[in-house]
Amino acid sequence: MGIAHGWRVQLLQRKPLPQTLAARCPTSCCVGSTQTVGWSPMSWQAFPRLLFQTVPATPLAAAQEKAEGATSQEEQSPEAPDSPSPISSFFSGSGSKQLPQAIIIGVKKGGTRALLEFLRVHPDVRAVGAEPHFFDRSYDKGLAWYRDLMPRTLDGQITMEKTPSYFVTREAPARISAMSKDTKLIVVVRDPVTRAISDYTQTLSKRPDIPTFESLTFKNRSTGLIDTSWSAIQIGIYAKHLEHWLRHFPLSQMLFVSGERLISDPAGELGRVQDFLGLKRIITDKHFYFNKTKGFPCLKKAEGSSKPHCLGKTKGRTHPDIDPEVVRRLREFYRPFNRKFYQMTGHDFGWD
Ligand SMILES: Nc1ncnc2c1ncn2[C@@H]1O[C@H](COP(=O)(O)OS(=O)(=O)O)[C@@H](OP(=O)(O)O)[C@H]1O
Repeated sequence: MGIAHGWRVQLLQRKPLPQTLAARCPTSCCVGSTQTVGWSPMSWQAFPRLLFQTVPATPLAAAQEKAEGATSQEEQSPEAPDSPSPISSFFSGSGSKQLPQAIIIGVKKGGTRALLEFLRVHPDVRAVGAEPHFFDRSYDKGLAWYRDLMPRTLDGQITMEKTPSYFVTREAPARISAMSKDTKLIVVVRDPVTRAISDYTQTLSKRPDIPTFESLTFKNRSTGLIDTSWSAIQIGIYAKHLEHWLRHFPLSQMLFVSGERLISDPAGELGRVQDFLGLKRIITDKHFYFNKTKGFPCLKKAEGSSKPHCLGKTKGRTHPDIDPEVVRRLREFYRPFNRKFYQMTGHDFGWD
């Protein structure tokens, strides 16, 4: 821990002065500038126990939730440090703690850690490392508690956090809007089928004895009925979750980042994110290299360091092979929801 503290002190002292924030980006920098046009392809009642339940709906779902520790929580890893220590806060001296002006609200396993770690390279971004889970689990602790988790910022710096479970938390949109209706929201989305397998892979790594992905996917395998109460499946119904956010925020205040492009073209996606946040485009392709061993883009220099940095071993896991017929059935299941999501956001993510 002593080393970590020393590192952070050095980091804070080396932080350059903030850049002047560019003017707020125009709507066109966000994916999809068109508002939702009336959509009612099916009643959501058609999906019993589909969303936002807090009680596991099936023994299998319960098994997974139990394995995940009630609700999923990102494993702590070197790239997810805790909020600044009292020592670093003492040395950081200047600046003050602000409520976040921008939040990465989802989606779980979408690539949220990669996005936050890449953004932290920007001198005008300060972010809390660990997931605060304020708007889903700790709301009763109050905004003063939440603000105290944040790092200190100087004028012109943006405070950020990421908690991917907010995207599927029914109360989160109203709560974030009550904090500030100007909050900018970033959602990293990924092919829902791959996302579900990634989610399952994480649970499997903690509980190797859980049932197979194939058996968890179906309520009844012979009829092919998908178990939409399984969180790994329901999180991927992005259109449904987005509906709730659009009741509280205009689409222009949301940015949808492609989890796939964050891997294939991290600088391109970071360009869009910097525009959206009104930041000067400082993070460019010069900041990244492709690490063949990791199989992912990594930072040439992490924040406050001169060394190359890849995300930890819990990011970029090898997924188990899934029965292609089950994958096909899942693709079929998600297709209408994906199409609706493309329509709502004005962007085709190319998952179908
Ligand atoms: N650069 C880089 N390095 C490593 N991993 C990367 C990167 N960019 C995106 N990803 C993908 O991020 C996936 C994990 O997503 P999250 O960070 O959102 O997961 S979590 O919800 O916070 O647990 C993770 O999912 P898995 O591959 O299933 O492990 C990765 O595919």
